Amino acid sequence: MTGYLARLSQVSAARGALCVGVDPHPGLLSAWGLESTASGLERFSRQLVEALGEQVAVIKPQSAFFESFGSAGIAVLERLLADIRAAGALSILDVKRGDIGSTMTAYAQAYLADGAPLSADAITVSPFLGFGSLQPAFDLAVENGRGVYVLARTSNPEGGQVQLAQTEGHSVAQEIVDQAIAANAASGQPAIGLVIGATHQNLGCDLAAFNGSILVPGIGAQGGRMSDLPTLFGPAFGKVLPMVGRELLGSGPDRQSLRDKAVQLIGQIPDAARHDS
Ligand SMILES: O=C(O)c1cc(=O)[nH]c(=O)n1[C@@H]1O[C@H](COP(=O)(O)O)[C@@H](O)[C@H]1O
Repeated sequence: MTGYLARLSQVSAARGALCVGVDPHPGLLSAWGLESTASGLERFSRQLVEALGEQVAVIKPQSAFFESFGSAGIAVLERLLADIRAAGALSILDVKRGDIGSTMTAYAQAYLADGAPLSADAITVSPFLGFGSLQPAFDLAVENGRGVYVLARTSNPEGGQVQLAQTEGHSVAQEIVDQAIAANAASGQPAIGLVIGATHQNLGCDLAAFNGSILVPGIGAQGGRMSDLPTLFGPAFGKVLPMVGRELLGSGPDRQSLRDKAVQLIGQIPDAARHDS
């Protein structure tokens, strides 16, 4: 079984380490000339994969924008995840789940089990019910060669209220980083990644010893810049997977414009060819 980080490194080496964030809100659908309906969402998803599925390494659909259309929207999301896989890209399903016990196990089964309708290569999870409560997702991810990205230092300004709070002499964000390091060491497979925003002057946590993937939102529309990533992440820069949503999808729906923008963004990643594993 090839682990998530190895799969990510392989596709990133071939295509560039860029994750495309897919948040099809009504304004974006309208800008693409589509109705804010499940069939508009379906056409959007198809056009997106046709334009970028074989070009970029990772695509991250945000579940809420599909859930808003109920079962019809979930069906579109299922097809989108399958289409991303067929195009050779990896999917990160952005669900930011976090629960306890058998409920967390059920979430893990829903998104990380082989053959589940909504299974993705990786998901986002929230550790604020306690890092250990996420263990069922970590276990299933390791078992199935998938990944789990834990929110640690998010890009939004409100995040610091919790994530920079001090506990036993260090930040909550640092506590999450340290627990992720320990959990990856315990499983022997770096299936656990972290979400760390690019919008900060300094991160408030030390990532030097972290060996998983670091998903980095906040670039473009939220003010973060590709050129700042090496300084911001220091020795952990090689683990960074930059994520761009609005800044890229705003170039649609024209297929060539989307592809050109993706090439431009990949070119902006400092030393774009690299991606450690
Ligand atoms: O988990 C995420 O993807 C995420 C974490 C975070 O700290 N900040 C953040 O903006 N995101 C997501 O990134 C997407 C927005 O990306 P942009 O359109 O590039 O700003 C949304 O789906 C957010 O939920």
